[in-house]
Amino acid sequence: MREEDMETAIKVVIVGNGAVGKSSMIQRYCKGIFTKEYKKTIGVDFLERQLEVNNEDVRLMLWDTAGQEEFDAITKAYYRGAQACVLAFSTVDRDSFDAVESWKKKVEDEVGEIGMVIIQNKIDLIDDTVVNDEEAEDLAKRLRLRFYRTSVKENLNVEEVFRYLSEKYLDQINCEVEEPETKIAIGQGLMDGGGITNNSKDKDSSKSKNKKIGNGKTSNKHRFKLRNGEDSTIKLEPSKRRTRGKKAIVTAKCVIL
Ligand SMILES: Nc1nc2c(ncn2[C@@H]2O[C@H](COP(=O)(O)OP(=O)(O)OP(=O)(O)O)[C@@H](O)[C@H]2O)c(=O)[nH]1
Repeated sequence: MREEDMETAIKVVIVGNGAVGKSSMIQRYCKGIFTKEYKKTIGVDFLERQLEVNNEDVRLMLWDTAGQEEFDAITKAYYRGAQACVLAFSTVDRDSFDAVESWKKKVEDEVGEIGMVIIQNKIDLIDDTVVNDEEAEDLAKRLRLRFYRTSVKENLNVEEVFRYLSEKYLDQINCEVEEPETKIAIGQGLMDGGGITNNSKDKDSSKSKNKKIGNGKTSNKHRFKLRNGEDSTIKLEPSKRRTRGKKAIVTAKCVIL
């Protein structure tokens, strides 16, 4: 396989209570749209988008899981194979904030430690907030996760969340390539919680394809290796990496333990 054909595929799951804006965030990021109506996610949905990070082509597969507890049994199966995760809560929903840690645990119970971020969505409704800045930042510090305030409605910080997760994942695998036998801790300890880091509007016109998933089957063709695992859930594997003719360069701050 030619090196320029290589590409990194990253499975990202978005979790959090119902109505915090998970589906909206994925729609915004992959299709550039926002809709006001609330349509509860039943089970799981997914969309994908390509982007370039540090000269590498990355394909993000964004899995939108239902926030309602009644779907827990279904959605948990789809966490498997995830390499990154967005933990979402809403500025105007206290329960969703209180549930962040339990969402983290649910994901980690299935996939172990992966790159994660906490997002406080609906920051456009800050005047009606039920979560004060300090407690949100404290949570992020305590969980040692980066924290973004987003507004899917206003298209604020959405791009940044997914770029960060992609960079973090690439750092991780590049470190692993360089030091296969060495235990490595990757920038997990970023405690830069809080603050709207910038308010750039998303403008990438990357390709996206809608994929509706139900009962463990995809309804659409796609280029990733999806195979039925022994436990009859879909397993998603990163397929290949594309580096635009460059060797993977280790730029990460790898800490050798
Ligand atoms: N004001 C405001 N409303 C938002 C924002 N993001 C999403 N919403 C609205 O919040 C509601 C719920 O959004 P969804 O994206 O469906 O929420 P969800 O987390 O996917 O919900 P489940 O599918 O039940 O898990 C919708 O009416 C959206 O239009 C935002 O940033 N600001």
